[in-house]
Amino acid sequence: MATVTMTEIDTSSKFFPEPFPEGLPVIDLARISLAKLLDGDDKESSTLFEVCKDKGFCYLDLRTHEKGVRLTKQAEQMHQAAKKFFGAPIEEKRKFNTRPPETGLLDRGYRETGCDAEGNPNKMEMVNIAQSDFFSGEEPDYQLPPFLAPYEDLFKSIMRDANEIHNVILTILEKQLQIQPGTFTSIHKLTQNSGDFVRVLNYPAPKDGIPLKDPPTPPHRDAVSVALLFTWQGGLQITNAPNEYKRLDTELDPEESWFYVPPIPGHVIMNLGDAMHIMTNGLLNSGKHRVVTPPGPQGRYQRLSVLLVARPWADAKLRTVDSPLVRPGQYLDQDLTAREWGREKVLRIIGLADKAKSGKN
Ligand SMILES: O=C(O)CCC(=O)C(=O)O
Ligand SMILES: [Fe+2]
Repeated sequence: MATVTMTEIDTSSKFFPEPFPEGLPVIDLARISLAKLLDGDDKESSTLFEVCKDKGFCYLDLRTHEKGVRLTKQAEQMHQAAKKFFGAPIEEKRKFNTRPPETGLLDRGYRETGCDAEGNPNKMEMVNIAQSDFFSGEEPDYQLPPFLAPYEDLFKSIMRDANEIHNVILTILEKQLQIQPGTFTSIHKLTQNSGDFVRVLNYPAPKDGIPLKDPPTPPHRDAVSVALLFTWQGGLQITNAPNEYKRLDTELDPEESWFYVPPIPGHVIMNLGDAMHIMTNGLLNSGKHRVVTPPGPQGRYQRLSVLLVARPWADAKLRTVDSPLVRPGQYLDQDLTAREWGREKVLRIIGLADKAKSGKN
């Protein structure tokens, strides 16, 4: 295995404009080595399992394996690309439509969550590139809109490489849970229609320099199996408030229960999502998180992040796995496929559920 040095990871101000300020509440998350996981290191694998049962969040150290460094370099390229493509005129960005939640689960299209008086996004905007547009064979003629088309090869290669790492994690979770090999990996293939995506998020720096009162990404849990998050600015927070999944995601946790997860160069932030929580009947944790304006001087700069997620194949039933460590019983009241469950969750998140019920959708 080639030894990789830190010099290959760009720690310059191009990516990290200001250091993370001292003295803020920071969570001490485990740092797990991708190289060791790929080497089959038992201790590292069981630490990963512990983390997944506890906070559902950790750092994955990508520096010492070529697959990790390659993913980091691609994330850096995405960051640079994002600086350009978010600069496209708002009308052009808005033409990149999201899919109806029945099919898309926020895996494709542009969304913004707030604009200033001139109509420019001032809270958060995101671009979602759907994996199924390129790998599932379902939409062979699909074309990205002009402001994104130049980056198609990058989108495809980062999704391909991320899927490999998602499956490294899923394979370890299968072993740790003592379940049939393939239980998870057979429903997380690159070529399956699953709603996987790469999401690029842009949080413009507040013009008046004052941090936003409401978190630009409100508290939520991800409707995914595994998420990998690259970010170069602080702002992501997780809560240590009781993390009982069946409470509404949006239920308010006290301010003092939120802790920053600062970016660490050469590391990606890994978290599990709801699908893993459901399939293990609550054993694995889907960590609740939110994003606030980057703290201190970091808040003067636009914050970008690159999120790479794996979701179960849309037709897979979200049933409890047959593990000696998992209590029997079904988590969901109904026997839902990943598509049906995801649709319900997305409708709830974007607040359309009531409108849909009254026929106004
Ligand atoms: O922007 C970030 O750092 C996190 C975004 C996030 O949590 C999400 O899109 O689910
Ligand atoms: Fe999230």
